[in-house]
Amino acid sequence: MTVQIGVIGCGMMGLDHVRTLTAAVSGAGVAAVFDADEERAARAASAAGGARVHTDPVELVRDAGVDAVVVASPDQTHEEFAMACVEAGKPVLCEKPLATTSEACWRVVEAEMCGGRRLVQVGYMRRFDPAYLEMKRVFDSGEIGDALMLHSVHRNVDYPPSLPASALVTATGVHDIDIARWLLREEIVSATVHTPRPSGRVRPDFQDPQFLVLQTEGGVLIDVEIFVNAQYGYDVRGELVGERGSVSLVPPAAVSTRRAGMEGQAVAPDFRPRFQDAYRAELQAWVDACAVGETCGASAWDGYTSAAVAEACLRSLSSGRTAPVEVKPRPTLYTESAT
Ligand SMILES: NC(=O)C1=CN([C@@H]2O[C@H](COP(=O)(O)OP(=O)(O)OC[C@H]3O[C@@H](n4cnc5c(N)ncnc54)[C@H](O)[C@@H]3O)[C@@H](O)[C@H]2O)C=CC1
Ligand SMILES: O=C1[C@@H](O)[C@H](O)[C@@H](O)[C@H](O)[C@H]1O
Repeated sequence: MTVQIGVIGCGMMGLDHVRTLTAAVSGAGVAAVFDADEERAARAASAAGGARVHTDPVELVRDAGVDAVVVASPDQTHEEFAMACVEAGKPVLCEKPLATTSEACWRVVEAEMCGGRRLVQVGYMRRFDPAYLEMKRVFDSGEIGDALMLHSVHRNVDYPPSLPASALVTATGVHDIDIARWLLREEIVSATVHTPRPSGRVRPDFQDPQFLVLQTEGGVLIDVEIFVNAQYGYDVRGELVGERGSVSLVPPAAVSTRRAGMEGQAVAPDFRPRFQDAYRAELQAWVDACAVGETCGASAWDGYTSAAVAEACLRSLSSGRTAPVEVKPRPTLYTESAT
């Protein structure tokens, strides 16, 4: 069976997903696209080898020839499109974050509960990254003992000026929050945000870098450096420290070059090359799950919980104090979190 996919939002990520689905994912076809910008929609339709171009996103969701939907439009549109998919009973791979507030994420959770089945996967692709999967395998094997600390570094070259200051946490740090919950299988209960002197490149209301200190229910401490104007490259690092050892991500470059008295490895310019294997694996796993009526990856509950942790970070940033994470009890629909 070929899963026929509709893609809403055909900018950088949407087009990347269309290309990956078309060229590198088996059992999938991109049947329809929509973008608020007609030229982008047309470019994506052509990259898919001739997909239908819709002029209304809800029409795309209801298209009888669309089995499942990828949402890669701006963050503030995710709730509306994810809800439309749930209401239509169609699986949706919604780019992170699930919505811009935990309240909005909860509405998606409620809609799924109302329908009695999980249809939403959130695009937390690190869960499919070979390096993070290996880190999890080592930790789960017990080799390094119980977790004590998790160090995370998340640096971007620069940041779209259109994004609000809160996006450092809600759009960037959420990846580190999600991967910490997934690796440790523990919930985060409090957040404290520290801020060094801001980078000279940022506007006055924009605190960059930020340093998050998160504590889990079991007492593990997680530190996350978010620095989105690091200029030199896209750099994601991680080290999980256990009682008997530690496991770290290593730079993913295939080669090291020696030249002019120096030795070094290239640093990716952005997330697409760094996580290309993860995006492909995420899309393949989602298509395979759609084909058999299942879900995988980060659920709507995971989307809600990571948004709640991000909000605790924002409260700490404005109060200067530790903020508790406020979450509702986990509904039974989500007692078994997938992959
Ligand atoms: N998982 C990951 O690593 C990444 C995820 N993202 C997420 O993917 C989403 C898209 O980000 P980018 O591709 O970087 O942004 P982008 O700005 O390049 O693309 C967004 C596209 O959505 C279109 N659009 C705007 N309003 C729309 C609407 N109401 N309905 C349909 N289309 C609309 C725009 O015309 C544009 O083509 C965001 O939610 C972002 O947080 C982005 C980068 C990496
Ligand atoms: O999701 C992503 C972007 O939206 C975000 O802006 C980047 O900071 C992340 O590294 C990337 O994975």
